[in-house]
Formats: sequence, C-alpha cells, structure tokens
Amino acid sequence: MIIAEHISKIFNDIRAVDDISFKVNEGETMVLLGTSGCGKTTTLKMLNRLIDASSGYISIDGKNIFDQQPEILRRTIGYVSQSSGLFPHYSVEENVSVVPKLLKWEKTKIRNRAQELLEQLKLPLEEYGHKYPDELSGGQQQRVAIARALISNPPVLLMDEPFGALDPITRAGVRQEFLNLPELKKKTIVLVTHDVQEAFELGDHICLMDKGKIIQAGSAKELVLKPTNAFVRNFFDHQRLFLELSAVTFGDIWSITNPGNFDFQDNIQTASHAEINASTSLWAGLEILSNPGKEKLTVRNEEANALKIFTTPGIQEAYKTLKQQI
Ligand SMILES: Nc1ncnc2c1ncn2[C@@H]1O[C@H](COP(=O)(O)OP(=O)(O)OP(=O)(O)O)[C@@H](O)[C@H]1O
Repeated sequence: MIIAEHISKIFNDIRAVDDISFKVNEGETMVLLGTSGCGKTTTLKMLNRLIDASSGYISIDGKNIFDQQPEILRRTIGYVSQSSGLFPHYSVEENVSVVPKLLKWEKTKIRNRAQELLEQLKLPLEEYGHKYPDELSGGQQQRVAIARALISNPPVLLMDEPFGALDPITRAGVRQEFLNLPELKKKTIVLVTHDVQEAFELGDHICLMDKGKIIQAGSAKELVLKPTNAFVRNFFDHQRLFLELSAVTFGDIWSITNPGNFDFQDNIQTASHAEINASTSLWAGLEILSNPGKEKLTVRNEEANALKIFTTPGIQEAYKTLKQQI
C-alpha cells in the first residue's frame, strides 16, 4: 500500500505539487490524470525518490521512504518512463537483466525469469533477446521497458505515460496486452496519463489534478457522473457520452430494469444474441449490438445469479433513468 500525506514539491518559486494526499491499496491501480504541467510526473517521481518531496510523508508497504537510501528503494519499485529509457548499447536481454544483476541473482535464475516475462510480452527471448533497442519498434521497446520494470517482481509499479509515445492503434494494442498480463494482477500501480480513455480503462481510482492539486479523486464513474465542480465537469465534456457509457456497467442499471424482461422462452443460443457479463460497460454492449444481426444481449449477473435480456432501446431507457436518479 502506498500512502502519501500532504506532499508538496517546490522548484525555485514554482509550486509543482501543492499539498496533496492519497492512498493506493495493495493490488489497485491509481491513475494521476491531468493536462500538461499539472504536476503528475513530479508526484510520481516523489514516490521512488527520483525527486525528493519538499514536505509531507510517503510510506510504501508500511515503510517510510525517506528512511531508505534512494538507490535501494528504487530496486524494489518498478518504473516505466514515457520514452522507454532502455540502454541503447545493451541488448534486450541485458536491458531486462539490469536489476536482477544488481540484486545478485544467479545467472540461470535471471535467464529463466527474463524468458518467462518476455514470452508473456510476446517478445520470445530466443528471437528478441540479442536485439538492440534501435532494432525494435516503439511498441516493442515499451514492452521491453515493462519487462525490465517487472523482472525482479516488485510489489509496486510506477508508470509515466507508458504508452504515450505510441500511435493510437499500437497504443490500444499494447494497453490491452498490459491489462491482460497475469503478472500485474496483484501489483500496486500508479500510472500517469493525460489520456482520459486510458485512465478509465486502467484505473481503479483516478486523481484528476490541476495546478499541483488533486481536484477530485474517485472511480471513473464518480468523476464523470458526479463531478464536484465545473473544472471536473468541463474536463470530461468533449467525450462525455462515450465516457459516461464506458464508465457505467450493466450491473449499474440492473436494478432499474424490469426483472420481467427476460424471456425464458427465448433461445439465447440464437445468432441474434450475444452473451456478456454484468461488469461489461454499456458502451461495449452497445458496440456489440451495433453489429449487423445482433439484436439482443443476454447479460449474466454472477452476483445476483440471474440473466436478463437487453436491447438497444432498453439500454438507452435504463441509462436515462439512471442519470435522473443521480
Ligand atoms: N526540475 C524542475 N525544475 C523546475 N520546474 C520544474 C521541474 N520539473 C517540473 N517543473 C515544473 O513543475 C510543474 C509540474 O511539472 P510536471 O512535469 O510534474 O507536470 P506533468 O503534469 O507531469 O506534465 P506533462 O504531462 O507535460 O509531463 C511544471 O510547471 C513544470 O514546469
């Protein structure tokens, strides 16, 4: 768990980070979101002491980070920066092996672990291990950087715009791979981005920052549906409908839809049906229904141990009702 209390950073006379506090529970991903210059990177770098806070307190897994030597602290925290930050004269294998070597792991252990991780990231060691960063695409370099950050199995991972340098299509692909990485399931992650969609996809919690302050912290749903002020509301205005529908799940509209609208006579195996889980967003559901021939969604709610059938008008109606209730 990461705890930051009243942290500030003043550069000369610039208050880059201004008295912010947050907590990231074990296994959670927290996103620092905001426009350029709002203090995201400075906040992130204070967590592994690449920048020392001017004031405030930070602990990671119960230990005060200021009691630890920065170099030692950084060996226990994975870090991925915006540019991959790979050493250009090191091969892929040498790049990912840097931290385990510092930790004096045995050669075979390092090789096996590098092999395991690079395999997961679709860069098999036999094929890519000997290559140099400039022989790789941007997306591949970024995946090596992720492998390097994960190799010593740190419980905490800090990521600064990790997909920022990639084109939108590669970016979506690498992000999807990242989301599905089994390695990440238990990690405590802090991720910096200015991309709202990325924040919504990856963050359990989002801190929206402006001028060094956290303006609102909460889930994507809370931020987009219950903004605490005009700044937050305006921040999401340009993609509002998409963001709202991405943040609301079928589980959220479950109780306001008619329990009788599941027709048990309906054969849910027919081609006009698709089956999804109640944790799916309304946007993803509507995308499926926009496919020719798909007319109904069978939504399975594991918690309620129930099924319901949804159509596009039914989803729109329920969503309108939900918005009136907020
Ligand atoms: N080393 C430094 N010396 C002086 N000012 C700095 C330094 N690093 C950052 N700043 C200033 O602190 C403020 C916050 O910078 P920071 O890099 O944390 O913002 P950011 O939200 O990460 O921006 P971006 O998305 O552009 O990276 C900016 O005004 C920046 O100019």
